[in-house]
Amino acid sequence: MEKIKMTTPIVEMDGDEMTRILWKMIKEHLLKPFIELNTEYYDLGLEHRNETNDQVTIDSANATKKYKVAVKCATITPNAARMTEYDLKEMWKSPNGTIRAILDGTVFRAPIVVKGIEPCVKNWKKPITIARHAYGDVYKGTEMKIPGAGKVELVYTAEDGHEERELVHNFTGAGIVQGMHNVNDSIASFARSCFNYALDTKQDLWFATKDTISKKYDHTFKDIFQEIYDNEYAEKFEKAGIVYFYTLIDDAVARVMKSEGGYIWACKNYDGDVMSDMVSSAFGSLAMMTSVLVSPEGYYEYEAAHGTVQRHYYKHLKGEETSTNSVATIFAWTGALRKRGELDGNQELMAFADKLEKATIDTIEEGKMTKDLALITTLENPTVLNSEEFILAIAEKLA
Ligand SMILES: NC(=O)C1=CN([C@@H]2O[C@H](COP(=O)(O)OP(=O)(O)OC[C@H]3O[C@@H](n4cnc5c(N)ncnc54)[C@H](OP(=O)(O)O)[C@@H]3O)[C@@H](O)[C@H]2O)C=CC1
Ligand SMILES: O=C(O)CCC(=O)C(=O)O
Ligand SMILES: [Mn+2]
Repeated sequence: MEKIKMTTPIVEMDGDEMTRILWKMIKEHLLKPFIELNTEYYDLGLEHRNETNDQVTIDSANATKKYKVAVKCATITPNAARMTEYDLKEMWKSPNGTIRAILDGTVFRAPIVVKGIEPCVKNWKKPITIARHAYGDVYKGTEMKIPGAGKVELVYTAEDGHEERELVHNFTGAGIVQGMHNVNDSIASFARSCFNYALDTKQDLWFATKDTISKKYDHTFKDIFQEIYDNEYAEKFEKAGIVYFYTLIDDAVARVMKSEGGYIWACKNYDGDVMSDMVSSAFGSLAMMTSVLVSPEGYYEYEAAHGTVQRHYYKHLKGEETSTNSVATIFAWTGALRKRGELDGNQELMAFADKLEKATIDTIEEGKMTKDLALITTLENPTVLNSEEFILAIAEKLA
């Protein structure tokens, strides 16, 4: 069989721990036998980030601007424990935060639905897509530990030197403080990508913040969404028979649990981070969710929504067998290959992406799956496969 050729590279961002192991297996068994894989490789593994003073992360994001399509493996965001574990020069920032800040845009996360894996929220009949703002807030925050009594203020210095001040807190003892920001242009592009995605997929759009408490910060999100909706989308939504609906975040959470799904839930950055894990695990597993960053300039970065599965990796290091689910990482590759095919007019590559997704879903629906799914499947007598066996079972269907 002749291998599929690629004219333009995909930016390949390798990562850490168990997902790095899966990454290699996916390339070896599911991609390279069928495609002359053309990637520009960036090693975002923590050791290499440390060696390059994190320059490799910035380089990979800039390469995504050049080639437009990237696929990213999950990466460790270091905390104090990782500083010792990896003997790091610095507690490097989240690569995701860095890349998303450079590319801007919205992260769309949707559950991968298969027969035999039912949502544990019994009224959820259709997928819920999370649209997560990818820029700013706590992910681009500045923090301080306040050692003792003193005053903390927010100071804005305009270009003409004029100053505005707001008291944050008069500390009487030690404490903590955080400053975060967003920019209207990014919020507006977040809003437009959500409205466009709702029209493309003919689904209602929900958006929620805490504007009653955060009267300037969150209220600005609400106002920008509303203004853009009224001026640019209201008529189109009416014609398409879909609805834009704003409510408070706590009300949204309650309604989501009672809903039957089938809509897009636009979330601020942090809400989207945590709610996408809730939605994916309630639909079956953290590893059954796709994730793509879509930037206003037309850059696409595909990834899994979950992390590096550290616990499984430590077992793997001890020589124990793991049963780590590679579906989201496989779908990150298929998403990137399909988009590459679409941009390059490469039908074969697009068809391969479809075929690999189908092979993955068929494998599970035939009862062959990793442990996370086997524990919850409604299929009788599932075969529990280890990390590699599952990938090999998919490969058999591609041959
Ligand atoms: N996009 C990214 O790059 C992200 C990176 N991270 C990083 O990942 C590291 C680990 O984070 P952690 O909080 O453990 O989150 P993970 O998402 O990596 O894992 C949490 C738990 O979820 C289950 N799980 C997740 N993915 C899978 C899978 N593919 N197959 C089977 N089970 C799965 C496992 O449960 P069980 O152990 O019960 O089997 C696992 O222990 C951290 O260093 C963090 O910084 C975190 C989130 C996103
Ligand atoms: O970058 C990180 O540390 C976390 C990212 C994350 O949790 C996510 O993308 O959902
Ligand atoms: Mn997350």
